[in-house]
Amino acid sequence: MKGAGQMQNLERAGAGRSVSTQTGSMTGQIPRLSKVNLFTLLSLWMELFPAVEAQRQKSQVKKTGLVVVKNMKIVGLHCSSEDLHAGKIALIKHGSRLKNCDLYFSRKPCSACLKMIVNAGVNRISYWPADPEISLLSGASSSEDAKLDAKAVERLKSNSRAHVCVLLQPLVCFMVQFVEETSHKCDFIQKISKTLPDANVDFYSECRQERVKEYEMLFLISNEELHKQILMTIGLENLCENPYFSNLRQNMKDLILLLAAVASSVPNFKHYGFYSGNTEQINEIHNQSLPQEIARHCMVQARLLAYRTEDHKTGVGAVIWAEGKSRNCDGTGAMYFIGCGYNAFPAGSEYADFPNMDDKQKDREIRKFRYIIHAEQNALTFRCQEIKPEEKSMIFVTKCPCDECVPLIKGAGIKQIYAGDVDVGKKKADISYMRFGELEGVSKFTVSRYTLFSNILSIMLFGILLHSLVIPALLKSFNKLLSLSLLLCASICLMTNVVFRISAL
Ligand SMILES: Nc1ccn([C@H]2C[C@H](O)[C@@H](COP(=O)(O)OP(=O)(O)OP(=O)(O)O)O2)c(=O)n1
Repeated sequence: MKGAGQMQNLERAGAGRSVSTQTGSMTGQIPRLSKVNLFTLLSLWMELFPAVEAQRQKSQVKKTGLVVVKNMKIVGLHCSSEDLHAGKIALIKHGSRLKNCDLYFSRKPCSACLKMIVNAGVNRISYWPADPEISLLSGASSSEDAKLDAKAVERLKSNSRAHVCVLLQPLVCFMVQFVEETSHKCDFIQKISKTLPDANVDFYSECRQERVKEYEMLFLISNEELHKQILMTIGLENLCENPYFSNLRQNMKDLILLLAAVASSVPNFKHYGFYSGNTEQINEIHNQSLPQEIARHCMVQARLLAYRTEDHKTGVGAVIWAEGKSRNCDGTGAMYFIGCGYNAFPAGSEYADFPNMDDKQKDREIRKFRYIIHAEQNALTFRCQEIKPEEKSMIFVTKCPCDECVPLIKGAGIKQIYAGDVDVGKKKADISYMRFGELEGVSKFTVSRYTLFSNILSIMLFGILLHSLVIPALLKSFNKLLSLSLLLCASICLMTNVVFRISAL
């Protein structure tokens, strides 16, 4: 996430309103995402966690994302499963540790979940003000139940200590433009654009447009009257009058635009994905690497976190997940959240405690590099779970891990790194990225093109060779039955390999 180009635009557009340009090398403050909006966006994004189980028939219960926050730090990222709502999962996973936590839901939770989380002593429950978990938009026969549930939720809300509310905040000036511009320029898009033969193809903008449509359908009720009716039913009549109603919809639309921009910066584009560059390891790692959709999902979480950076120029986000030995109750399957962070000055420091200058500043003493805690360092420091050596743990970082962080990641026992690699091998004045390339014992996955066709071609050539040379020879020397069974085995192996490689995409 680079701010320089964007800052020029901001200054042009906003006549330097929120921008201070103190020196030639410091481009000024970049717009920052509030914590509340970050948690809200992550809850929406968790609703979109790739399905790990077959979806049953269309249900009245909508999939819901949830972010659990303790002392303003994320301690859980969840989404509902086929059997359990998000609130119930929070209860199973956190139990009495939910006391004094803030919970951010992508839909207003149902009464069954609310009564339990209120009982656990949570501090605040924030939800996205659209269709609730028990959908009010589905068929007439079930809508009576949904309305009854909404009433029960209101009764629980008015009699509980926890504050059940909508915590959306308007984005700061130029935040959406900033996110769009920096997403367009981010490592992953740059990497793909460089390898495309047609430099004019703006696949990022096309992808963003599609995502905007998709997310508006999911998270916004297009018919304003219907939206008002739902707000009335879920106890938000205060938001139904203008200008509050139009402001609310504008805030919701802005957050959806932001989410679409960030999601498109880690695109599902043709044969590109997170692959290991080491060809010798491909087969071994292939079995262990995450499905592409899940890897992309976690990287988008890291990209969202990067917009909380305190670095005036470069935002970096990191998130650590692990894969348990067996599936758990979460909609995330065997995956569970360990920790997350972004680059910032030491916790508790005040504005202007530390320098913000980069390596273009001649005086080395007043540069930022000795003071900033890197995204990976914050994710490791404030993790809420231990990293178990027997489990597969993985870190997703929006930028290449620097030489300071590579040994930390390895030492912490993290098994896989998914990262941007635009800076690999670079040695800058105060920070260098030399060790990532040489790192051994940790699998590295960066965006590259999957060469499916050459792989299939080589398997086919092998198959043809087997059929034309080996099998006739065998036919001569052994009995026919044995040869035919060998032929069958070879064909099955060939087919399985092809199917496996296609499904890995
Ligand atoms: N894996 C990484 C890599 C970097 N950072 C942080 C530390 C610094 O806050 C910032 C440094 O980024 P750059 O190396 O891009 O340096 P500059 O910000 O000076 O940018 P430039 O590339 O123009 O030199 O990013 C991080 O948190 N995690």
